[in-house]
Amino acid sequence: MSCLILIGMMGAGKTTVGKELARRRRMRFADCDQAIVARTGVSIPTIFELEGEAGFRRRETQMIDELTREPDLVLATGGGVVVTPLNRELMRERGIVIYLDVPTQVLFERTRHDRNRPLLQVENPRQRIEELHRARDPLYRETAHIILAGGRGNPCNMVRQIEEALARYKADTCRP
Ligand SMILES: Nc1ncnc2c1ncn2[C@@H]1O[C@H](COP(=O)(O)OP(=O)(O)OP(=O)(O)O)[C@@H](O)[C@H]1O
Ligand SMILES: O=C(O)C1=C[C@@H](O)[C@@H](O)[C@H](O)C1
Ligand SMILES: [Mg+2]
Repeated sequence: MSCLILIGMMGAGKTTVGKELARRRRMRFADCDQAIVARTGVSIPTIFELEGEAGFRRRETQMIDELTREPDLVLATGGGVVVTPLNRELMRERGIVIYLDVPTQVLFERTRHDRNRPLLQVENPRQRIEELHRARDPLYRETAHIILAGGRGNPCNMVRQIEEALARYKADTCRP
């Protein structure tokens, strides 16, 4: 089957839920952020320091392109994947794109103690999350085939909701 691609803000649960989804469906799993770290041998904050956000975005596009060439993959993307138009096009072409739409307050609670997200290392991370969420939400929506309210329920619960949504999506798209 084609790739299942999870998109959404930092802290939406793409990595956590994606791993469990892949395990349940016996598919391969990849995380774009982790693949970039593995390839470069340095952390994401270091890539931002050395190459700026633009450098990171170029690596992200290259990695999305490579990873989605093979089917049977659950792909957890980075939170900013949709800001690059080519990524949006590639993802829609090569997989079923699922947007985990999580309220800002929940995103803030989940990310507040994690230093690994350079865009949130600012004086007011809550406000930054709100700004990014507002700017990106329309892009997540235009890219996604499936949109799920992902704020409630533990990761296993989210996986169940994704599986139900996939079944509905497939039934709808197969109808003559
Ligand atoms: N459904 C959930 N319920 C409760 N906690 C969750 C849920 N999903 C994720 N978390 C927790 O929230 C934090 C962030 O999750 P995760 O790293 O999976 O987000 P992400 O969408 O991959 O973020 P990023 O875009 O920065 O990679 C983790 O500590 C994870 O354990
Ligand atoms: O929201 C973003 O722009 C980012 C999210 C993370 O997953 C990483 O891809 C990186 O920190 C940038
Ligand atoms: Mg992640």
